[in-house]
Amino acid sequence: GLGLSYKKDENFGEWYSEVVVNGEMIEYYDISGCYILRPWAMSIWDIMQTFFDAEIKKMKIRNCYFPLFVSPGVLQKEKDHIEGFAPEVAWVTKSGESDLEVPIAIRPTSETVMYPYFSKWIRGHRDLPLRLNQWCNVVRWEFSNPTPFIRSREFLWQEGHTAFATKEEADTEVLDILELYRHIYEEFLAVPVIKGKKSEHEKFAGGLYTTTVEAFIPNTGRGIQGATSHCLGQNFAKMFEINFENDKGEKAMVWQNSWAYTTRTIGVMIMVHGDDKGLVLPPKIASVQVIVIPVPYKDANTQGIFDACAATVKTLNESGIRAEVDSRDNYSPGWKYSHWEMKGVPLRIEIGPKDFANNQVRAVRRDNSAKIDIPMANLVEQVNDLLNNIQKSLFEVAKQKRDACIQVVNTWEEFAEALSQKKMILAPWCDDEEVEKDVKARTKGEMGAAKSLCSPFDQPELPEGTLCFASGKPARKWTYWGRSY
Ligand SMILES: O=C1CCCN[C@@H]1CCCn1cnc2ccccc2c1=O
Repeated sequence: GLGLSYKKDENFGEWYSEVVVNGEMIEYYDISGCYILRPWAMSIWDIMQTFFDAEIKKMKIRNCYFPLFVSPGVLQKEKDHIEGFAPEVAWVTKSGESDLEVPIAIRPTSETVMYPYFSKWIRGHRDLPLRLNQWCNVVRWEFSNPTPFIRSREFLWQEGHTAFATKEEADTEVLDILELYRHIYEEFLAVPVIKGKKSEHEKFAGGLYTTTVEAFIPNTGRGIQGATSHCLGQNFAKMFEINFENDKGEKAMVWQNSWAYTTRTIGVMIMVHGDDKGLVLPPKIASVQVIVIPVPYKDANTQGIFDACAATVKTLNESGIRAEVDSRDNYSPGWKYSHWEMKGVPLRIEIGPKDFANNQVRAVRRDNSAKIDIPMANLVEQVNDLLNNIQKSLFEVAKQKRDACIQVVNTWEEFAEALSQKKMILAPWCDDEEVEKDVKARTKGEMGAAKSLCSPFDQPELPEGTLCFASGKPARKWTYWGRSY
């Protein structure tokens, strides 16, 4: 029957697997680590894409599309960045019955696909900045536990790849894009994130520095990288000879960035807001924001009720609210309530004989089950207010829950205790890579080791003489630590 078999706070992993299926977002596929994205999930991706695509177009970033396939030569070109990733690269070795002369890689990311052509296209400073983006899929044949949206062998993303004449321009764009990622998480998905910089150990090895928006899943006590915006420096320019003649006539290498967010965003939203009745969708990303359900009673004015539902949907749609009516006569109102709660529709409107007689509707919020009677005359205004309130409330509740999981520590003992309590830990750190590796080694266990998540741009006061929680050396920066996905 309807309803979930697992509770979020008791069996989080099973709850999540069930809620993505019962909410009709995901269908499991017969190849491990691959999932079918059903329309209920794809519509969320579309809404985010519409926002992000419009924003990067304002920045004069152009969409393009490069091939899925990578020739082995260029992939090996960047040894130190590829070395750690090589096991994840999927290869085409045959066509039909015959073996390919040379195996061809499937893109796990597109630096090595794009940059030989960046080298060809960029000659003089007038060819800069070159700013391209592509919406595509990538394949990474991961072996750690696959999780719908969070970790899959194929996922959708956008990847931006830009080249500038100066480092200053690159540095500026890195943060402009990171702000768009914060906007996606906090304003659309109602998920609080922390903007910061990855450590030398955790950054993209092929780049100069990595900035990130870090989310946190209270139920598992794990941090999760929400999206990344890297400054690549001139590393790839050196490797792929992406030079230009600058305005002084000298030969110079370009400064590059690359940045991405992925369908992982949807999984984070589900994990943060979902409950034991199913998905809870923030209105901004809900393809159906209001579901209208007729509640006929015997033959008391059934046609009138159905007409009122149709009129309600029409009025809401005309005001830009995404509303639908569920008028199927083969399901009861009660069944429909559970069904649309499972799918996380933010607001339900019921119209029964009494509502109809009083020329009002009964609205029910998905996030807190509050019931509000709305006169038909105030419909649009009050529904808009409710949707805005639901959006804001989902963020506030999630932020309060996330903040309750943050623990500031100064000593190793406090760190270990907070880790055992599934906290996200803010600690003063000496910023020494060896110390970070040591923290990983000292926290190894079946729950996974702790790692640095980011050093927040918003640094708290670091009093003179503060010592590193792990090494006792002089602390250089406050850093978030925790177990992570
Ligand atoms: O994050 C981004 C943003 C978008 C463009 N790419 C960068 C860096 C990707 C890092 N990465 C991640 N997994 C990989 C897996 C196999 C081969 C190479 C890689 C690899 O380079």
